[in-house]
Amino acid sequence: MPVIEADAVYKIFGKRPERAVERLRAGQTTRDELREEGTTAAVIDASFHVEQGEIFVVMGLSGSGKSTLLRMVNGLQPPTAGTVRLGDQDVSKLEGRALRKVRRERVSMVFQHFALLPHRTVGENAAYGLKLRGMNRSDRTRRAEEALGMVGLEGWGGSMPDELSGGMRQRVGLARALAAGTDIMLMDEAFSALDPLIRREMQDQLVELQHQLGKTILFITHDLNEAMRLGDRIAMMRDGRIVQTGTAEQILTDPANDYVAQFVADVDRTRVLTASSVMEAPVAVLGKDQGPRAAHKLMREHQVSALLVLDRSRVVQGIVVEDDLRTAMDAGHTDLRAILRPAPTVSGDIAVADLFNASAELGVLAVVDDAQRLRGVIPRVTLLSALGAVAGSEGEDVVEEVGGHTEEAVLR
Ligand SMILES: Nc1ncnc2c1ncn2[C@@H]1O[C@H](COP(=O)(O)OP(=O)(O)OP(=O)(O)O)[C@@H](O)[C@H]1O
Repeated sequence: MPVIEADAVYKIFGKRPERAVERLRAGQTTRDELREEGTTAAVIDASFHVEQGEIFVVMGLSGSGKSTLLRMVNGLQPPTAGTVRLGDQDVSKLEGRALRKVRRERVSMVFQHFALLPHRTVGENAAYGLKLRGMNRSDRTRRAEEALGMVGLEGWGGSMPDELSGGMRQRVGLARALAAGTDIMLMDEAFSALDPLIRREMQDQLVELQHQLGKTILFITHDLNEAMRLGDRIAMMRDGRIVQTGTAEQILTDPANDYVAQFVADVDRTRVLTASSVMEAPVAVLGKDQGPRAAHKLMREHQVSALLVLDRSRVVQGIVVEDDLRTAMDAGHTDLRAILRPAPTVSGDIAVADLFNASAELGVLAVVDDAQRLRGVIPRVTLLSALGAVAGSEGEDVVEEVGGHTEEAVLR
């Protein structure tokens, strides 16, 4: 069951909101037309779900409806139509005490402006939510200290907020949310007020904390790079509607419409695309009993200068390069064992930008799983074009892949 689920949610501000929903559903009016009538359709027909342990980013320009969507998730505003669930609880139907209980116990918020109490210590600020819940002083102090430790503020509990830098204050906000111990964290432009370097640091830290603690995070931002860096999945909003939901890679490689395509045009793809997304399938196989001569023939046929060698389970054993093959043939070797070199292998989730050095001069990268089994290959020319360094492959020394001496050899 999703931890957060919004189903066909609408939020209309202004005159006759229910009627506006009906008209929007029937296609009888548009957001712009409603605005002329003095009615704001802040969120229109939005559906999404967030799974346990996921960072789900809602991304859109100012006014696209992100904050309104978030306020419906934490029950601050009821939807005009549609439902919002936290687990098995329909937040859109909760009121009063029941709603406050859900908000206190299941959801914590981190805002852009740190919302720290200036006359309370850092520790008291981090423990604030727990105090409201009636936890005794020693328990909440311990929980707050633990949370401060998690965000790198060990030992700062006795300081006052104004002794801290902006980045540190935002960490206190994060610690407060962590101390609350809720499984859901809602973060509204939480890092937008920070300097770029500190912002980046906080993003990295959030991802790491999320891996450690498995929180479910709904993160709102208008910054596409932030969305791409943080989001396991991203919902792109425009004019109140979610126009696309997907991973950063899906959004980059398969934008749902021109708006999204334009939006992502300037993104540094090499930071978002991973080895998995640019790898290719091997194209040829060398029989397991065949030796250097057959391998050489295969290389010439496919105009490549190296072959990967695999064992029976497709575990990469090494790489064979053309020059070594000649030597092996001259020496009368009958298999590839003697001339095997260590193969450059990478895992599929590495960003393309970080692959350049890994490819070295052997010309092909083997993309492998945790057990070093081959998943695909990235010829150097493919890598270069993914990095935007070359337009085509002509004249490139493309090195391909062969499996080898124990089982079979494979060419891309
Ligand atoms: N309480 C309200 N009453 C009337 N209109 C509202 C209210 N809250 C939001 N709106 C309008 O709803 C639309 C969406 O606003 P929302 O704040 O959700 O967008 P946003 O994407 O979060 O933008 P920003 O990043 O600027 O906060 C805007 O046109 C806004 O003016």
